[in-house]
Amino acid sequence: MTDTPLIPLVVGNRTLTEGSDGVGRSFDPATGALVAEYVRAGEAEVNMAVAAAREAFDNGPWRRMRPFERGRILQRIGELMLARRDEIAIKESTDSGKPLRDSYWEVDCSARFFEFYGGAADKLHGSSIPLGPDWSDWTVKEPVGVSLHIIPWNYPFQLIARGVAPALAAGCAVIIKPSADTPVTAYEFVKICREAGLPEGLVNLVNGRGSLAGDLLARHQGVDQITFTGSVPTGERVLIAAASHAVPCNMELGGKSPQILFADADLDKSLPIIAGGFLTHCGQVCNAGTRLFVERSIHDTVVEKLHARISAMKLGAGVDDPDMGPLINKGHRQDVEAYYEVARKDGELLLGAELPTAPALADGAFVRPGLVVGADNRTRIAREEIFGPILTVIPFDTAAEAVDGANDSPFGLVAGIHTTNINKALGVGEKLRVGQVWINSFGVGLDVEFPFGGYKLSGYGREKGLEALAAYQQVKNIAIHHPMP
Ligand SMILES: NC(=O)c1ccc[n+]([C@@H]2O[C@H](COP(=O)([O-])OP(=O)(O)OC[C@H]3O[C@@H](n4cnc5c(N)ncnc54)[C@H](O)[C@@H]3O)[C@@H](O)[C@H]2O)c1
Repeated sequence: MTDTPLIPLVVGNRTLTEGSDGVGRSFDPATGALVAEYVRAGEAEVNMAVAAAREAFDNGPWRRMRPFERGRILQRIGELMLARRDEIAIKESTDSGKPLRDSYWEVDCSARFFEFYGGAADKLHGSSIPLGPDWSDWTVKEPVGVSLHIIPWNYPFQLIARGVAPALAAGCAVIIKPSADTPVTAYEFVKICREAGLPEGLVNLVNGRGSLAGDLLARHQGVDQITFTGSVPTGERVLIAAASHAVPCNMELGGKSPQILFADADLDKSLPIIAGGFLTHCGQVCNAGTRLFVERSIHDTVVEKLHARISAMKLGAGVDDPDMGPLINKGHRQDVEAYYEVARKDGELLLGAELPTAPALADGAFVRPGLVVGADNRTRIAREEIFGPILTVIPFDTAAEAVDGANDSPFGLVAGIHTTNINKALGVGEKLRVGQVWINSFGVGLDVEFPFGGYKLSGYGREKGLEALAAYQQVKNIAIHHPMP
């Protein structure tokens, strides 16, 4: 007998405790302790999940319900999330390693997605188009069909909600493929959907290996649309799979986001924002602000202040709500450690050289935050997505130089600008090739209303806000010729 929970697959109204690719294991990144086992889907279960989603979409009650009734069920999902926020947050911190306050944010933000898109479900209007005498013409927004959501490990609960809420609001059925590193809270998500009264088959859960279950799903002829959130190399594989049956994709990929700090900024306000921008969830955030462009006159002061702030940070297990938790696993820690070597070659590594030695941290995937100076924006440390807590500080003399440096990147997800001069802020913001510009701020609270997504290698399509609904809708035009008899 074991007390380790087993995360099943959920296909239609069935909960499968066995799959044709065996069982996977998920561990607490802070201690290495086993958190859960999960059933891994193979081809048979992938086919079952797609068939269940197809049946729910093609013949189920969801599309026949009035939109406001669908909206009420979605809002009920949000309410149930809030009612269970303690339980979900603790599970999320144990499975992903993130500090408890960030897991609470995940749950609260997920509930906001369901409130927001629940409210939008009955407002998905088409338009009427003037063709001239004897014609009537209008558009209707129809759901795209079966929508596949491939999820990374950094925000396992919130990133499901971010894509699934608008997909359901638009009338789609969904299949969720969580990361093999963080399968736990996806099951809580599906249980809440069932409890809220979502018709069976609309939300299906397929855990498994990316290279097997993920690939089979992305290639499946029964899938009509894919929302992928993850790394660029995997995203490229998913795009090739999607091309094999010509389905549209929303791609939310990586980043190397710039923060631009001018000498006139209020440092007491800006520096905590800048530090949080690259340290949140141990730097494992797609929009982490890992390149700091600093006006040269304040470079040394800023480095000194950041050094003091970062050195004082307390590391610990996610459930203890430390300043910073661990990386996702020791394999990823090796990758991040390799970047500390890269930092030494490309510039000067002021902080982060040694792994933490405290006995309480010995079994976890902990690293210290890294601070790099003297590296050019063209070096690897300033160019590659590390997905760890390393900040590269680069001085500039003019606003034009800061803009050029910020834009000189393969990525274009978000950017931060810190200044008390609004003309400078808006002028610089206009020139940045990114999907979102933060001025005297960086990152989100519970703001789900605005669009989010990347330029360049950071992807395409938009999540959040009303813009996200477009990915889950098709536009049908109806034209009637009605000449007077
Ligand atoms: N832009 C955003 O909104 C956003 C948000 C969070 C994370 N990210 C990015 O995610 C990355 C980190 O997450 P990760 O390491 O889990 O990413 P990853 O690319 O390794 O995996 C993402 C998902 O793809 C699946 N997968 C792997 N191979 C597959 C295949 N061949 N076919 C289909 N699916 C496959 C994985 O199992 C996982 O569920 C970073 O690059 C980060 O920037 C982006």
